[in-house]
Amino acid sequence: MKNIPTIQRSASQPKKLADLCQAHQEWVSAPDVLTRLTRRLSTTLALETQLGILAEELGQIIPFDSMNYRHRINRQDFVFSTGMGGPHRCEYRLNLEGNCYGTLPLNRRQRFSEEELQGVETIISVAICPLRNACQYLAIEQAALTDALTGVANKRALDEELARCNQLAQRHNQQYSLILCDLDHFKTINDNHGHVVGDHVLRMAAEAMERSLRTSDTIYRFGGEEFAVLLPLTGGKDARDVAERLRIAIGNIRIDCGDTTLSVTTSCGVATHLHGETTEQWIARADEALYQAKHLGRNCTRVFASIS
Ligand SMILES: Nc1nc2c(ncn2[C@@H]2O[C@H](COP(=O)(O)OP(=O)(O)OP(=O)(O)O)[C@@H](O)[C@H]2O)c(=O)[nH]1
Repeated sequence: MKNIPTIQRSASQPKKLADLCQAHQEWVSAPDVLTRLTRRLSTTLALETQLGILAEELGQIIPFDSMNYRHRINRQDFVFSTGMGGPHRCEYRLNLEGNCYGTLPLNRRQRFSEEELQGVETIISVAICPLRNACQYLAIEQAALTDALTGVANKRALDEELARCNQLAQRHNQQYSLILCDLDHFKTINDNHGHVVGDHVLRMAAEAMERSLRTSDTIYRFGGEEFAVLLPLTGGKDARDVAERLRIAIGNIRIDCGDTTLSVTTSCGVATHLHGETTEQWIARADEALYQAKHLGRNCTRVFASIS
């Protein structure tokens, strides 16, 4: 066995450690609000956490009854609210280098004085760079989970959500259903009308499906011309009804191509999660049901249970 050299502790080490401890205390509890705010905001890139810190530090200098931040990131609204009410209001648009990073209204029962408004502006001017970074980080995170063509969630988002649903289904015995929808003869649409029209059909199909779903149900682009829909707390019969609704919604799409009007149909496969199965097995059963729907002539829905 090799000899491991002993670590020499210098006589000055305890003092260095004590200094470090004190420096940390001072770093955490900076006496002035701007230094403390900057330091606290620099510890996180989570927009929600940053807004919580901002509300806390702001509220200690300029008390308010409510703060409501709102910003549209990609296609989603991000909203942060704390407190309630107050008829007097001041509102700030968070602009930096020509871009807007949200609006921030504060409400209160008493009027804001000029000095207080100046104070709010000073604090916001310190917070705006970290908030910009958090907004950009969230936008990148969202983009990584979004299909660029249709704007719905992508396969990666589906994989993450399926794993989560699988765990919840096992632990709480909840029912989850998965629908796979595959547009019929989509290659023919591309071949006859070109890829630009094909892309347009995919976007319209995603929109039609989104309009037909409850907010608790989520649509994902699973592959080229295939979409997946995840239905929490939904058993096989209800999932079948949803799949039929989606199928009819897609069948109602009409696209004016000059001399012809283009329509499209879809086939759907449904599988409700079975206790103990993996997500791969679950998807494979939905895929099997979809295969059966295609085999039966397309433009129809099959539920896995009814064919096994
Ligand atoms: N325009 C466009 N076409 C795509 C996209 N992704 C995949 N495709 C096309 O979708 C077509 C799928 O063809 P197939 O897998 O043969 O399926 P299908 O023609 O729909 O036939 P069935 O599924 O059996 O009804 C292929 O021609 C792909 O090139 C896309 O993002 N845009």
